[in-house]
Amino acid sequence: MQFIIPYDGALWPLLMALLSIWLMSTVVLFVYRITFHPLARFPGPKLPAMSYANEFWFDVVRGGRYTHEILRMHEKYGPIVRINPNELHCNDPTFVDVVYALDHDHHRRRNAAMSKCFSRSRIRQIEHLIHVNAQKLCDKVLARQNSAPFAIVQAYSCFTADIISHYCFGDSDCYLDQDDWEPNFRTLVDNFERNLHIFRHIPGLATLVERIPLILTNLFSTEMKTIAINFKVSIPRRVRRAMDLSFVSVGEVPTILSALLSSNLPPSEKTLRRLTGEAVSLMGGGTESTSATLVLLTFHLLSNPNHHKRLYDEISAITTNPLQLPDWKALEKLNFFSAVILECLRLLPGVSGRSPRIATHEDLIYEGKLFSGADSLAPSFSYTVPRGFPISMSTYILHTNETIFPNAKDFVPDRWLDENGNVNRELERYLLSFSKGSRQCIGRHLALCELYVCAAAMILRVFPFLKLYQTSRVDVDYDHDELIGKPSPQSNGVRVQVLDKFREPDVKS
Ligand code: HEM
Repeated sequence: MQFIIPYDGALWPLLMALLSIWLMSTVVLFVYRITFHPLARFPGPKLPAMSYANEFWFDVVRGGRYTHEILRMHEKYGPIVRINPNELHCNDPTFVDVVYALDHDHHRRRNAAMSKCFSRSRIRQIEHLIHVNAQKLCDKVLARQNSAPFAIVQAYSCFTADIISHYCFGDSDCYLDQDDWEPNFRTLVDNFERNLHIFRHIPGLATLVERIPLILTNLFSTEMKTIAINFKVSIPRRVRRAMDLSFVSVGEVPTILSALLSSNLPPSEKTLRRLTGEAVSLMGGGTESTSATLVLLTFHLLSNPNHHKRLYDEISAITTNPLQLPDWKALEKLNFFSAVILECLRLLPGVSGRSPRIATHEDLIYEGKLFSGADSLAPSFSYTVPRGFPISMSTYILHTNETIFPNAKDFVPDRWLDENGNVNRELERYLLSFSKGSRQCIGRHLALCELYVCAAAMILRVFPFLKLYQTSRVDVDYDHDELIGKPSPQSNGVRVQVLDKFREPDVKS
């Protein structure tokens, strides 16, 4: 069959014609987006309203910096702005509950089987796993007395990876049992996070990396290759083993994969591919955010002897033997301890970028003041957010709102305590670390249990031997988004040195 193109054989005119058509349609699309598009009347600069180029520039080229740009848009245009052709962003804390009450039926159904594995009571049943690993972590850090300084994130991510791998597959990665901190799952997560914005802006890329034969991954960067090898070989191999075994448990509790395989999920949700996807997101979600929160806690306690002393005394008061800590339930009753954990969760935006939600069945009415804050005379206005369009809020922006959290960039655990010294639960409404609603973090209870138990063990057993090494605020302060909020790319992380002498935490004036 002959395919006939009506042109005289010269390639240039054809290319020019195609280019003109593409240019014209792009111009028409841009004009539509700022005139008749359902979001056209929302405030915001014209460039992001017309195309995704702005977001691409700040996130992909400048490395996860669109959140800063969104904050600038809010300062200029008010509490609700259009940040790309199809998405709105809100910077009004009073709207949190409305946005995150939006439900996602599909997500809820998919998560039902999984959320059983992460209920508070299930986590209490596997709590011994967390205690054992916390003590192992302390032993391993203490064994490095007078050795070279190291980045403490390595230690914490071995701890979190060992727990989630054990609970997921039934056999731990055993990173805490090896001589050094590397290799560990963090290297993979780090690679993935650094490339996250590219994956988000080029949606087919993730599928391509997943589908392409392993041999061809040599064409990609080493980072992409590591990701591909893990997603295509290592994790599927462990999932297949779990599928071959009939039942694996941690004590009395089934592992996550055993629980999913024996649940009433349809067979389409139990394929090797689906379960590998779940395992990847559990390993990723279960490793990085919790260890980063522990790093932040380590930095702030080692650089604030007053806080360290207060916490040391509070935990010691309910502990007879630091090698056998009180359980999570008892630890979370400690008010100052809880305040420190909440303050760390506030300052380290778990998923720092925006978490969009879509109202599928109803329009949302937003009523706000033109300028946020206490100015009751500021002009008020109302917007109808049309159904079907994402509206998002960003953890970092909300958590640094000066009206809710005065001196927001500072580490002030006492802000979480009321005048009686009890935790102010009302303020927790504005904590978006685990997100909210049907898409909130599934591992929330596991994360909290790990934070309390590991921090208690480190505070009593290890921090009195630890000293920060060439570390300052730059190494912890939020700079840009990867998946979690990250400090400046120039940072070497929070590094510590283990001394050979136990120093009782002391109050410095
Ligand atoms: C301090 C620790 C943690 C923080 C701050 C955190 C925060 C978050 C946030 C904000 C989300 C996104 C929700 C959204 O889509 O809007 C998320 C999702 C998720 N998290 Fe966590 N997380 C933490 C620890 C954990 C742990 C220990 C696990 C253990 C398995 C975990 C597993 C997951 C998974 C699987 C998802 C994806 C849920 C889904 O959309 O299917 N996270 N997390």
